[in-house]
Amino acid sequence: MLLNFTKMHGLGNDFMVVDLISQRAYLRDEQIRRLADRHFGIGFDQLLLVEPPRQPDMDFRYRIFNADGGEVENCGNGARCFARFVIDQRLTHKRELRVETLGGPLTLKVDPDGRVRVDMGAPRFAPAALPFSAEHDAPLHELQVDGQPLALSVASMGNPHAVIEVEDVDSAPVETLGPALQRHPSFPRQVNVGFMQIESPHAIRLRVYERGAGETLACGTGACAAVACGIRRGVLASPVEVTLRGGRLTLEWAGGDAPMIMTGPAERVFEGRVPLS
Ligand SMILES: N[C@@H](CCC[C@H](N)C(=O)O)C(=O)O
Repeated sequence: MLLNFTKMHGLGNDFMVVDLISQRAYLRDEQIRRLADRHFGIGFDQLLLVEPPRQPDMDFRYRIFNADGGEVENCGNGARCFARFVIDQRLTHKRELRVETLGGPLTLKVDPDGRVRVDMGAPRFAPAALPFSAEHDAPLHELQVDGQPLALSVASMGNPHAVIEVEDVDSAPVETLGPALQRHPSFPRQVNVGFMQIESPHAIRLRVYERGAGETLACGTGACAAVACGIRRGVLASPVEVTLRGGRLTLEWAGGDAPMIMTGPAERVFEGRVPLS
C-alpha cells in the first residue's frame, strides 16, 4: 500500500506526519526505523500519527515514535507541527485544540502569524516521575558517570529529561556524555540529555541528545525541562528565550503547578506517498 505523509519540522527537529483519520495503516517498529533512515528512507527524528481521540473532551489523539521505532510520551516541536498539520489538512476548523498524548493532554493554539503556543502542562521533578533512581527530590543531583561526578537536574515533561549546565554549548561533550548519561542505570527508561549554557536569567543556549534519535537541531520538551530546572534553581526567570541549533523558542512558566507555555514555529516541507512493505 501507499502511505500519504507530510514532512514537517519545528526548528529543524523533523517529522513524518501521517493522517490516520483519512487513511488506515499500522506501522511496525522496523518499518518506522526504515522510513526514518536518512539514506534509505524519508529521514526524520520522530514519526507523528494523527488519530481520532479516544476521550470525548479531546479533539485528536497524537502519537509519537522516535526514529528507533519506540513510542514516547511527548514531543514539543512535534506538538506545534501537529497543530499546523490538522488545520492545514482541514481536519478541524478550530484554532485551539485539546489533544491526547501518552504523556497526558496538551492544549495547542495557532496564532494568526502561524506560530503555535502550547500549554505543555506542569513540569514534574519527583524522581519517580521520570523515572530516576534517587532517594530524594532535589534541584541538583550528583551522579557518577564513567567514574566522574556529574551535577544534573531532572524533570519530566511527560517524557524524561536530565539537564547539565555547561560553560559553552559549542564545546560541550554532547556526543560522548549524551549517550553515557542516556543509558545510565539510574534512568531505567533512558533519558533525553540537555546541555544548557546560561547567557542571562532570560536567555539560554541549549543542545539536546535525544532518546531514540541522537542529537537533534531542537527539542521542545528539552527546552521546557531546561527552563523549568533553571527557574527552580533560581538561575533563570520567566520568560526565557531558548536558542537551539535550529532556532528559538519562547518559554513562560510561573512555577509550581502552573503550566509551561512554549511558543514557536512549525513548518511544512513537502508531501509525499511512500510504499509500506
Ligand atoms: N523532539 C522532541 C522530543 C521527542 C521525544 C524524545 N526523543 C523522547 O524519547 O522522550 C521534542 O521536541 O520535545
